[in-house]
Amino acid sequence: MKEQNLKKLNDSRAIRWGALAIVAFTMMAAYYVNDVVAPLKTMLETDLKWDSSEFGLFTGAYSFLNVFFLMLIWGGLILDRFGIRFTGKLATILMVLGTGLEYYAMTGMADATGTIWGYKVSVFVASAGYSVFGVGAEVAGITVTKMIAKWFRGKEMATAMGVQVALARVGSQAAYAVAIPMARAYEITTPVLVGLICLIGGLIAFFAFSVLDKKLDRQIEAEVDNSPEEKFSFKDVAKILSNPGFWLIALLCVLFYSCVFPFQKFASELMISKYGIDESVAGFFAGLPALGALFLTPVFGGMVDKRGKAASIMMLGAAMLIAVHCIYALPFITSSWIAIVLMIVLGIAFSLVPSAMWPSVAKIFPAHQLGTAYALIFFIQNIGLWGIPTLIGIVLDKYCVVGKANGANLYDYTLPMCIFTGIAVLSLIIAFALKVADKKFGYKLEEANIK
Ligand SMILES: C[C@H](NC(=O)[C@@H](N)CCCCN)C(=O)O
Repeated sequence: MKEQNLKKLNDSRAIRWGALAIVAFTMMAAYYVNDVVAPLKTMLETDLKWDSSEFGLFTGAYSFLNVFFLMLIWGGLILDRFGIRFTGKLATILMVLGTGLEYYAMTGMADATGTIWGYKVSVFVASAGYSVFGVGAEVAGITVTKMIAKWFRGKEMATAMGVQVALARVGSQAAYAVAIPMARAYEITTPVLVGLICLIGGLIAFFAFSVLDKKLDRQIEAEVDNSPEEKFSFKDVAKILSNPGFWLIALLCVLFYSCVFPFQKFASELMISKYGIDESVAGFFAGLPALGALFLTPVFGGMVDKRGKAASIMMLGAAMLIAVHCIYALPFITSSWIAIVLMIVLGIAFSLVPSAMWPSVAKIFPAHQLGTAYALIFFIQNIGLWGIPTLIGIVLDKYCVVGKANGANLYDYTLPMCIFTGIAVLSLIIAFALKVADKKFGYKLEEANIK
């Protein structure tokens, strides 16, 4: 009784938002490292002799361990068993080690001649490092969601989640904007080294947050992580998997994000080769969706809160995605202005769908199944984040080489863009099915959150 009357750390607005700022910095560094190699695709081909299939292998490696070794599922279990502080530190250490290995492979092994399972040593080891980083980044993502639930419960929880994702997008946009100019000015691997330094800063930040979190735990005495509400349990897994809403959201998530994140990884090269955009700003334009999402996700989130229509908004976002990828696929449209406008439209779609999708998960599942549901959805999403870049890399090498310039292949992106268009069409069909299911099963996705 007396404990509940005491003011806790998270009762102070400044302290809880300060705690969020600390972990948001770690996630910003994670999103930077996640995206920073992508704009360097053409330079990797000329300087390190990585072909498109190897670039696809590296890009997909982010999700390899998460998908084939079920790392997100184990991460969810560790999070529930050992709590936010342990899991967050472990995840951040994995990110640092993985990025360190990636950096070492791209610098120290760049000239190695051998192969491992048919891949250049440098590609294989860099991919292994990126895969370890991917485990850390995804587990850190679910850990931070749980951190927000703990620190902001009964307070500005949805806003805090939106702000954290928005700040993470700053990391992505920075990566796309600085990678090529920095690599040109220094070394091709300098942008990765900067990411490694930021991640070490993120690790220190997470240790600092842990001090606050421990203090909060002492104040609330009962360890929040032990509350049944947030537990990852196999019984819940069965219940979640038997809910049609889960499959529709998970499918929409994997299809939609497969058309955005993997597309962005190849977008810098598309901007340069098809639309003649200058190399120094191509990355900036490829990162525009992240920049747009930074501002628009909280705006659309507010709209969904006040007016509802989440299922319709997801359909709209998927339809916009079809238009964008379809126009990118048209070989006769080569205007740089159209390419940039399409990136802006993609940014709007990239803000619409997540701001409607993630709160919808909270409507479909009761609070005690939410952590499990998010981990499972991230797991299924990672299948796309692994498979699509791998596929696009192989397709580029096999079917799309149209010439050579300055030691790098020139690619015709028509076929890859048709593949992205096809996936976007599937995402619209699933979004429509979700709207039908919403009516049938009464998920209330079209209703406002704030009445
Ligand atoms: C919140 C959501 N995060 C994810 O979907 C992560 N599983 C993957 C992040 C990959 C970042 N390039 C998001 O960022 O919208």
